[in-house]
Amino acid sequence: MLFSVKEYKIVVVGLDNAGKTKSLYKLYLGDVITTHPPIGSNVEGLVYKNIRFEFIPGFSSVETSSMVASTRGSTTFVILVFANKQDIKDAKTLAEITDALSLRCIKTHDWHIQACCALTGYTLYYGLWWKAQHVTGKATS
Ligand SMILES: Nc1nc2c(ncn2[C@@H]2O[C@H](COP(=O)(O)OP(=O)(O)OP(=O)(O)O)[C@@H](O)[C@H]2O)c(=O)[nH]1
Ligand SMILES: [Mg+2]
Repeated sequence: MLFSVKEYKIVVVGLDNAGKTKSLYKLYLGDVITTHPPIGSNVEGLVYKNIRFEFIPGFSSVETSSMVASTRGSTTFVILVFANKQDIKDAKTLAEITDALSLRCIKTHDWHIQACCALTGYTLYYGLWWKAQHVTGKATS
């Protein structure tokens, strides 16, 4: 039986050393691998809950700006914040990061903040689950 697969782009932005590459490889390959040098266009995407996510790493402000610009024609745009490295003592809490990014001020787009640890990985999928629900606008179970 064939299922139609919807496609969405994800622009990945984050501070240096935040764990962007580790997270993407973990999601893409399902396992932790060495992360240097940074990944590029070789990561094509993954299918999760019948939705294909195409990852667009945004490793510099210039690249990120152009990539964000390329998503502006999209009909759906949601914001998912991964609060990574929660395994580390003294990592900023969800509340602290929510405040620091002024997430509660975002009224125009759905947003979600997900605590995660890219080394173990499974919490990354909670974030994707949220994204899958919100880009399709309905529960995907
Ligand atoms: N303890 C811990 N370490 C992590 C976690 N995620 C990533 N790291 C480590 O943090 C370091 C940076 O991870 P990267 O994935 O390379 O970070 P990045 O955001 O891609 O970094 P740049 O590409 O240099 O901006 C690596 O040594 C990872 O192993 C995490 O959840 N917990
Ligand atoms: Mg990287």
